[in-house]
Amino acid sequence: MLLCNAVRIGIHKSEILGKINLLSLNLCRINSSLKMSSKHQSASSDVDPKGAFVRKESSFRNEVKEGGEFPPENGRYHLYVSLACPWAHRTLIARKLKGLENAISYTVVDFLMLDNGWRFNENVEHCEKDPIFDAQYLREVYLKVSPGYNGRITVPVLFDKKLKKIVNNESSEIIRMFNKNFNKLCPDDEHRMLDFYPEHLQGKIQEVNDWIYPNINNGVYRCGFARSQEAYDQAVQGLFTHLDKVEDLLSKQRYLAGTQLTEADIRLFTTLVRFDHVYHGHFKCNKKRIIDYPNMWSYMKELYQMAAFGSTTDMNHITKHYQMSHTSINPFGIVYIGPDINFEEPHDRASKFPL
Ligand SMILES: N[C@@H](CCC(=O)N[C@@H](CS)C(=O)NCC(=O)O)C(=O)O
Repeated sequence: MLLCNAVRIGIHKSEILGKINLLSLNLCRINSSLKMSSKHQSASSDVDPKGAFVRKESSFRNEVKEGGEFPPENGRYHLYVSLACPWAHRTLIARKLKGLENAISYTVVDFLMLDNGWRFNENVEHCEKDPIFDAQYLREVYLKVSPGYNGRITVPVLFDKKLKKIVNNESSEIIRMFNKNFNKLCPDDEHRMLDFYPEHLQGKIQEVNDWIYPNINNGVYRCGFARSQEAYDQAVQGLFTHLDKVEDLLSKQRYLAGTQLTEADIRLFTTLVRFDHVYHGHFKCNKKRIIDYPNMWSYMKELYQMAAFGSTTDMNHITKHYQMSHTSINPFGIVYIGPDINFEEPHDRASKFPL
């Protein structure tokens, strides 16, 4: 009937059939991407009734400390990380800043994270087989040490090779442990003395962490994973209000807590360095880029140019992970070209705020 009418009004039959085919192909794609997205969403997060992304709490919260179940020992602990993940990135920065490269080993998982979660894949640059269980997926490591575990399978993981247990999978706690609890394993006094959570700045650090985490670190995810306009609007407004606040702070002082580099800077850096390449487009955080904020941009370059920050940043893993793994956001997995941004350009922080 439809075809007859179309022929009567002069549309060719093959043209109609072509359009029907295209329509059904697109319906298939939408359907499969919805299926994938619901799987992905259930693995990584929760969405509240208003469509807002809610990050679940990390499950393993033990501490490496003298006299405890997990005492600091050379070569005993291992990190499972993704170079793409901003939370895992924090731990690699802290490990390097404290000179713990020989004391704590690590394995990088594949940047591509699909239905079965993080995967070991020695064919991807910087990635290796799982050295402990020869597992195929990180999920197997979690289940080996905690049979029946049904929480999130996330990186970073701090693993005890001696007891074959997961010590901790919360980055904010792992970096605090690396800061102080491994001091006896630091290569020299210079590294031992470095303190990124010094007592006299703890109040200040906590104060900035308390608004940077929900609005910026997790804020970009709240924008990208929002399932309603209202949830997105709320997240994106909070994000840019607080980026403005960081810009203002950094126009008056060199680092977030004042004149000294602290864990607050490590925590913010891993979000900032991903922003213009990924969050700006992929997570719809596109009101401004970091390079549009003169102080934040210069601050980011200063940090990037420190070996612990720059050498642990892998833009290839970062861009490919987000754009190829989040099938709900980017169903065809096309990795976009990205901006031409040079983190190695000179910065003005030392001349503006001499120490
Ligand atoms: N609060 C945790 C968050 C860790 C986290 O969410 N990691 C992400 C990667 S960026 C992950 O592994 N997601 C996998 C999933 O949820 O399935 C931390 O700071 O360590």
